[in-house]
Parts: sequence; structure tokens; C-alpha cells
Amino acid sequence: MTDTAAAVRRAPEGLAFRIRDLVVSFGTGDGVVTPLQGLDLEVPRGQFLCILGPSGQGKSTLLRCMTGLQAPTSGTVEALGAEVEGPNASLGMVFQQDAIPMWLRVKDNVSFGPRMRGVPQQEWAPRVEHFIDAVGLRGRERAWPRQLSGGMRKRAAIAAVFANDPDVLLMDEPFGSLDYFTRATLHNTLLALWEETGKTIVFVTHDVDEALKLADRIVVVSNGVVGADLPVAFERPRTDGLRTDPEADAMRRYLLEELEAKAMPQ
Ligand SMILES: Nc1ncnc2c1ncn2[C@@H]1O[C@H](COP(=O)(O)OP(=O)(O)OP(=O)(O)O)[C@@H](O)[C@H]1O
Repeated sequence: MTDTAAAVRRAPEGLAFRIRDLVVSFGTGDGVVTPLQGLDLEVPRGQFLCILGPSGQGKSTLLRCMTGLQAPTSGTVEALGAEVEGPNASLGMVFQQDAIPMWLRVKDNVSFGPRMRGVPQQEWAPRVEHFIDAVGLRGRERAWPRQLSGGMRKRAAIAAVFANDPDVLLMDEPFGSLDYFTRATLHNTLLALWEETGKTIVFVTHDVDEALKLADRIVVVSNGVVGADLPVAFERPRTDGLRTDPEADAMRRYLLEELEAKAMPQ
């Protein structure tokens, strides 16, 4: 696809998310923790947004609010123009853990979402075949998850979330447990599917280089608010050359300093 075609296809038509003054508090045995303290964030449709942040400062809580798994204490979270009131099929999720049912073969896993939603088979079947191919699992359709490597199980999870055709994908450190090379190939698979489908992706990571490779935009969440908000304009596809690019290096240093400055003592 040419840059122009991609830009036209991904031209934002409104917002995927509008988050206003989001506060989340939890009561614990030791008192109250408030990981989100009045956070504002807008995410245009089609954007690949990476959320970075020091440990324990609210990234997962924010993502859970965006998927409807966590209710705000106050403030509002709107997805696709409507207030998020609970999980729904337009908000697809991928977590760090292998969140695929181990009792279903690969193909049954990939088709699980649309089958559960009662989508007619003639509608889901071609999508399922397409995404099995797109993630490189052709030939393993009848395998059980336990017969696959961690990277392949992640491929099945990605095919499953795309086959369910959500408008938005929310991913919480999805590749955190994988080795460097497996992650690198999964980055390319995910980017190819994002280019193809134009879906909005919100991706939480600890890893600055992962964010620089993937994102259109990086926000740093610290002390319960958006502490830094940077556009990432490096040309795609982003290759290993990004590691030695002076601009990328400047951004990497800035982000690492930002994370270090805001990290809480562990
Ligand atoms: N259900 C809960 N009950 C009580 N405290 C919680 C709950 N969920 C999160 N917290 C607390 O809220 C804070 C933020 O947690 P959160 O998981 O959102 O941080 P994070 O930035 O994603 O961290 P990490 O990068 O380490 O995964 C932490 O202090 C955590 O212990």
C-alpha cells in the first residue's frame, strides 16, 4: 500500500476514545490508592497509540477502563461516541497471558468470538481463514494450544481478536513474555494487520523501543495523568535502522528520562 493510500484509509473520522477527568480509586487494607487522578485523553480513530509508564502508575487500570472492565470512580470514558458501560464486541482485548481457551483447537479459537455472537458462518468463515493465513498459522488449524509455542499461541490470539472484527484493539503488554526475535516478528504481523484493517490500536508497554517501532503516538502515564504526549513520525516500515537513528535516539533518551524521573521506589 502506498503512503498516500494508507493516509487516506486511516484518516481519522472522529474519535475512538474521549476520556475526561478520569479518576479511579481502590480501597485496600492499607487505605485508598488512586492510580488515575483526573486523566484526560483523546484517541483518534485509526491511530496506533502506545501507552508507556513507570510500573504501578495506572496503565493497566486505564486500559481496563477503556475496555469497560473497570468502572471509573469519577469522570467519563467514551468509546466510538458512546459511554463505555462494560465490555462489548467493538472493543477487542489481548493480554500478556495466553488468553486463548486451551480446550479449543486453533481454528475453533479463531472463530470463537463470531460464533459466540451468533454471526452467520458464511460471514465469519472467510474472515477466519484470512486471519489464520495472515498470522502464519496455516497448517496448524487443528493443533491444540498446548502443542504450540508461546509465540504461536499469541498469533492465534491476534487472529482471534481480528476475526471478531472489533473497531478498537486494546493490548496490555501482549508480547511481554516473549523473546526478542519472536516479539520482532509479531510486531511485523501486528503492523501488517493494522495497515490492512485500519483499526485503532491502544497498546500498553514498558518497552520504549517497542513503542518507537509500533506507535503513531506515545503517551506516558505517570502520577495518574498523561505526563508526556509525543507524535512518532518515523517512516514506516521501521527497520532495525531506527536503533541508530539520531532522532529516534533523542526520543528514546527523553522517554527513558521521563520514565526514570517518575518511577516510584520499588
Ligand atoms: N483491583 C485493585 N484493587 C486494589 N488496588 C489496585 C487494583 N488494581 C490496581 N490497583 C493498584 O493501582 C495501582 C496501579 O496499578 P496498574 O496495574 O494500573 O499499574 P500499571 O502502571 O499497569 O503497572 P505495571 O506496569 O506494573 O503493570 C497499583 O498500585 C495497583 O496495586
